[in-house]
Amino acid sequence: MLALACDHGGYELKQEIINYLNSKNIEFIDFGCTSTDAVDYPEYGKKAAHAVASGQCDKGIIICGTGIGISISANKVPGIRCALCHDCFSAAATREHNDANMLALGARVIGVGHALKVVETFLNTPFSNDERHIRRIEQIEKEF
Ligand SMILES: O=C(CO)[C@H](O)[C@H](O)[C@H](O)COP(=O)(O)O
Repeated sequence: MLALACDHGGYELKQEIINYLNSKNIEFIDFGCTSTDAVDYPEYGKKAAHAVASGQCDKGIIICGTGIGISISANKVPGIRCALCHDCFSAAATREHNDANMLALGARVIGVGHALKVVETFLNTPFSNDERHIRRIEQIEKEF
């Protein structure tokens, strides 16, 4: 189960992602927002992040204008590793190396066709399970 969320800047791209997910029979929960009316991205990013952190959803995709504000918000939730990616190389690397559990996109930065390729790459790339990556992910959660 996938968690989706956006602010007003990401609403239209989220609808395109919903069409893509439906075409692939991928289940999702949409945590809003529900229109292009202005809202505040932290509420929506954190709602999706809590759904992932609690185990209600396996992964999340969140969208704002740049992807920056909503990813910063999601990464405040313990257990979340949200990666802002606007290319397929980064989307694959963050799954393989960081086991990222959320993807952030900036709808004002990237076109729809490219964004859907990034989504596809993120969803279809497994974590490497490599020892060095596991060690580093454990260090992300630790206080130094
Ligand atoms: O958080 C952001 C900037 O990093 C997002 O792009 C927001 O969508 C943006 O700030 C919203 O801006 P607006 O002027 O209120 O539409």
